[in-house]
Amino acid sequence: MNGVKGDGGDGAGVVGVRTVMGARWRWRWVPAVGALLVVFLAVAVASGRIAPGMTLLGSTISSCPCKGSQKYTGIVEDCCCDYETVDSLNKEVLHPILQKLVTTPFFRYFKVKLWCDCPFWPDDGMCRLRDCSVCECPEGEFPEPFKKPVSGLSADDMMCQEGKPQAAVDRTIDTKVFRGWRVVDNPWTNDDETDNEEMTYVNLQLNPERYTGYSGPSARRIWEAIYAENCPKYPSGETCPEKKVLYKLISGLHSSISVHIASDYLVEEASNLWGHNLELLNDRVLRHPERVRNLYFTFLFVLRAVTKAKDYLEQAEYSTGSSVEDLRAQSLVKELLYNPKLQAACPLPFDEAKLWKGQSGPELMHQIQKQFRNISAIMDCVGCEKCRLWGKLQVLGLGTALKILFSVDGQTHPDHQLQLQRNEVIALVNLLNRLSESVKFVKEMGPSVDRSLKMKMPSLSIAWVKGFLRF
Ligand SMILES: Cc1cc2nc3c(=O)[nH]c(=O)nc-3n(C[C@H](O)[C@H](O)[C@H](O)COP(=O)(O)OP(=O)(O)OC[C@H]3O[C@@H](n4cnc5c(N)ncnc54)[C@H](O)[C@@H]3O)c2cc1C
Repeated sequence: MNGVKGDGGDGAGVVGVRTVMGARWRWRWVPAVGALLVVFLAVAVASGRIAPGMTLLGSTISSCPCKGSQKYTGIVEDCCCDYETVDSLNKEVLHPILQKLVTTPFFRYFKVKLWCDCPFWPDDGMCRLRDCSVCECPEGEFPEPFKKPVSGLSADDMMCQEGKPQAAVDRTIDTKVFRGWRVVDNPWTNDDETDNEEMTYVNLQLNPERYTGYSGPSARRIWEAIYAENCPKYPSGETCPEKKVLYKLISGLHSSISVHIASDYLVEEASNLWGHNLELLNDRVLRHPERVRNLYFTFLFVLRAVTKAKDYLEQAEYSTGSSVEDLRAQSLVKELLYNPKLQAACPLPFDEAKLWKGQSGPELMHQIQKQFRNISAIMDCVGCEKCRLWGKLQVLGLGTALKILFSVDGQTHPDHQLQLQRNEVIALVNLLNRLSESVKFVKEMGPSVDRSLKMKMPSLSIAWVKGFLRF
């Protein structure tokens, strides 16, 4: 996730600043560039272009690790591993494996109904995809890749996206053969996964979760509906862990979405320059320690679900018609599930056996299941196609984790065999990868944001860095 990106939306043209500056050019001009940078900084500070305390900072310039700035220590609340262990396991084991796993054909194609079928407020102006009535984007607003003909998609379909081009889903897909997995009901989610003509396969690698420009009343309404009606924040002092779980999972997911917006942000629309927005990272996540804690909680919760479903995931068929790639997917899954470092350092990331013990357990489970199904249904109201794609995937991933941890229990229901759908497995692993990316980004960027705030030092925005490179 590091580096400044200047691509057209498909992630294929990632160009680091270092690549932009050719090696010979760089060495020959180093002294001159250094001197210019100093002058430029002085002028910019003096002219107020960089305000003291501004926290937006180019990642390529940022952060030496800052000793003593680790704010998060000790056991992650309600989990069984500490922050330091999570960070090091994530960096050394989980993140590298997951990054490879999600590029395999099995894990990169997600089946989804992208139509905006909002059951709650069908009058929402953002949500009129089905009849393609919102086709008002001016021609010039679309980047080149969206204008290219894409097989199986009419020009009308391509133009029929709400709002900004970066919010549109690229539907390009190679022809792949999928072996049918079972369609089984998930009591935690609302989606009907049965194949029909409304279902599309989306290549997730072509549609990274990133800034889309989706905001304002529509986005606010979704988050409000989720929090206010379906998982109200528990009062402080709440001791019932079950009541906390749902709120913390949603809040952790919300943090992760915000982290991805901040890490892959459209810094300059005119030139399609993408980079980090650390000011946004700080405002939405870092300066709310509870949101960071909830991110770690959600990560460990989902990790526990993946490791609990170990037998199932090991035996599953990762079949897409490409035997080499399918074997690679299977071996990466095993690498993840049986990693000795993970097993030694964090054998039980979250202990689900402690929950639902009281008399009201079954009733509470029923109530929370209903709330989560509602959240799953609300995803159909998200008024930006790409946000809806990732919202649906990640809520399905959370629903799958809940199903693994709470709906099937080898001890209390020995005859309940775990059954997962292919799409659930894809969602679960991609969610874990998203959370792993967020934890890594927060860990890596936190110290430099902290330092910049503490020292009230002027810092550089990526847009500013680009301006300098052009200078
Ligand atoms: C399902 C979904 C997916 C989205 N995906 C994308 C995307 O891929 N790209 C994109 O650019 N935009 C996406 N958005 C929009 C994005 O999440 C924000 O809503 C938008 O950027 C506006 O942000 P905001 O500053 O108004 O705060 P929001 O993030 O909208 O937050 C609204 C309120 O929720 C509370 N809140 C915020 N974070 C947390 C947290 N972690 N825990 C608890 N409470 C919190 C705060 O009170 C805040 O004011 C998505 C929205 C939804 C609903």
